[in-house]
Amino acid sequence: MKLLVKNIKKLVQIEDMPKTWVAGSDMKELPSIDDAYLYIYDGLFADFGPMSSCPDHPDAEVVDATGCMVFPSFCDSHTHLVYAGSREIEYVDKIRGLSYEEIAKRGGGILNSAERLRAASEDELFESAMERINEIVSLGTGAVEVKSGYGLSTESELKMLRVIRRIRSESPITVKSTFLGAHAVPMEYRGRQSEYVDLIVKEMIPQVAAENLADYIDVFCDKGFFTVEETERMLEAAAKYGLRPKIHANELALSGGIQLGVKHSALSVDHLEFTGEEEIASLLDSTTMATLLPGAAFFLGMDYPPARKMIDAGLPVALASDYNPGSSPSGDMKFILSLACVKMRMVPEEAINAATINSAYAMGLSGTHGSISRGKIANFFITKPIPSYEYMPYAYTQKLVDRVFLNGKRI
Ligand SMILES: N=CN[C@@H](CCC(=O)O)C(=O)O
Ligand SMILES: [Zn+2]
Repeated sequence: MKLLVKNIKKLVQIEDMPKTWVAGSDMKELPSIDDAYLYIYDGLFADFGPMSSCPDHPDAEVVDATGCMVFPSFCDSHTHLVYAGSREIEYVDKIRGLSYEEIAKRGGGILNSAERLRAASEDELFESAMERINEIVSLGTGAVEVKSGYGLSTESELKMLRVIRRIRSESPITVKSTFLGAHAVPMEYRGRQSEYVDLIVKEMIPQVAAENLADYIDVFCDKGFFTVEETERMLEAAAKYGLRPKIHANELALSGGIQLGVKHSALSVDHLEFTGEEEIASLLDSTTMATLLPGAAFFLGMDYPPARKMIDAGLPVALASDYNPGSSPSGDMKFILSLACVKMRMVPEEAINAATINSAYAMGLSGTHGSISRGKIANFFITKPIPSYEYMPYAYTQKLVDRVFLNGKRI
């Protein structure tokens, strides 16, 4: 299959030399070509350059992109998009003044979703998750990480992970799977948290690994959820099966989760609303990506992570949607760009780098996704006619992602 996209107003986020990520002041650079072509062969980016040197490809299907820009697909490295039901009543409780932790304490929050998920069949979960997958694909996402974490029993966690595996095999989007049995302590283990950690260590992790159901392990390491010591136990158990951590850290407090993630070479630490100098220092010189989820801070009405401080200190940061029913019921990465710019004072180039190349790293895909680079998977989108790439975060409710391609094929 050969495809030639011609007359591209701007080809955004090109990469000639492979990069692992973009950090610090380099995040302000967004390599692009004006008036460009892009050639795709066999589902991969094969070539690109200015229209003035566009080669003849007589047997290729030609797509005209006059007035439009081409972006690599967004990489959404943190979602919980397999779930049953919705939680709009808690949303109203929050508006009335209850905090996320108060709602969790009285059995709402994650436990509310766990109750509904346990009652849903694998097929029902698959159908509703596929609707969300199709929605995010239409919004420009070409790779997504999906977590378990609403099962909270061996049976239901495995059920979620099998749904994720089915999404991976039936959808053209690239999918990474993360085991998050330690998302909350289920009702039946209330007051017996260490026994629940035992269950994860002795039963869940070995079974997840035996069925090869996850790429990564996650733990909600934060005040009111799992302690640093408990998290460490689970990460050590998972390491024996080759499961690298990607953990929820420092959303609710300076919990020590960031330092623990770095200590265990986590691929990413995510949320980071509570990040101070010590946390930033521990991330510098690490291989752990700081992943920010401004959709959650927006929806919960909480403080945003200090993105400016992190980037100015020289860190790379990634952005993800955190798509879930409780703290971020949206997988719209373009809106995440807008939140990053308006609420965290990231400039558009930084936000686009964070949602493409850096988020590809945060899900172990920097060799294949996150930029327009020869040999990478041809996941990209063509925008509607727009004046500049800055217009993407600026026009924050306009649907600007127009034509979507995954593996070089129009969706
Ligand atoms: N903070 C922990 N987990 C999710 C929220 C899950 C939920 O509320 O259902 C998050 O990343 O925001
Ligand atoms: Zn999350």
